[in-house]
Amino acid sequence: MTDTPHKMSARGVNVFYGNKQAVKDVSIDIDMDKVTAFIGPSGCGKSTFLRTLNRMNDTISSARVTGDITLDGEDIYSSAMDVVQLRARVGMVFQKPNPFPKSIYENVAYGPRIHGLAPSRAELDAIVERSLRRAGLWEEVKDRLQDSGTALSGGQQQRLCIARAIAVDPEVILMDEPASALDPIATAKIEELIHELRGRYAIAIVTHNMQQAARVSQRTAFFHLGTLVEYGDTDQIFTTPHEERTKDYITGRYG
Ligand SMILES: Nc1ncnc2c1ncn2[C@@H]1O[C@H](COP(=O)(O)OP(=O)(O)OP(=O)(O)O)[C@@H](O)[C@H]1O
Repeated sequence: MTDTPHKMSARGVNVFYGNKQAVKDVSIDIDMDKVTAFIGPSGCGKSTFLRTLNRMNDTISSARVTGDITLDGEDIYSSAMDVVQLRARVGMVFQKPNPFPKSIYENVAYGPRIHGLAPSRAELDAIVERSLRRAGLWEEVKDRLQDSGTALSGGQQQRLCIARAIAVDPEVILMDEPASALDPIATAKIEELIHELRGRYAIAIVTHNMQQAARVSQRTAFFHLGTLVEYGDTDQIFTTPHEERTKDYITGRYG
């Protein structure tokens, strides 16, 4: 491990839905310039844990989070934390592409406008173009920015959602199975994009697909029954896992 401070750190995090505990005592660090993959069988708490990192669980009334999570050393659950700002700094892309029913341009421009990032129309145009370029979508949409975002293909919609997250200048991007609703070609594009985005952001991705975790991530966290069983360099997790349960999962013994 290096001395570089972690972008995000979770310590002893528990999540409950009512009386049921979905995440148990999870501690993990999320670093810049790295993709961290969360893998594990269905229902093991990957998505629930991912959502603690930008307080998305606040929107679920039965959900309760305990433990500590910091962003640049700052407690994200403190009452002083502005949740709207937090979700701009820690953006999120969901399994099902969910563009607003507005134009392609507006999908990307909305966030920078409400966060006051673009004082002039020219600056807003520049943010929209830059975000769409970074999301690998500009060439496909530059002549139809006023078309509806929902008229794009599924893969294009997902890249539009990534452009929307990028537009507000996040530091961390959370992705919850971002390619699982897409065909193999659209999936390959998203994986390439994750690879390109890695240099600018800390990225955490939930995936069901172990080959995808191996392809896109540098760190892998294996969850089972709400606990973090093992966390380490992706190569190590996939070649020489320390824990029997990790080995059983990656060799397909259960899942
Ligand atoms: N909104 C909710 N209310 C109540 N229980 C929930 C809610 N969301 C998830 N759970 C429960 O919490 C546990 C963990 O679910 P979670 O979706 O985090 O797992 P996961 O590993 O992401 O699963 P999958 O890979 O199937 O998406 C499961 O038992 C699930 O039923």
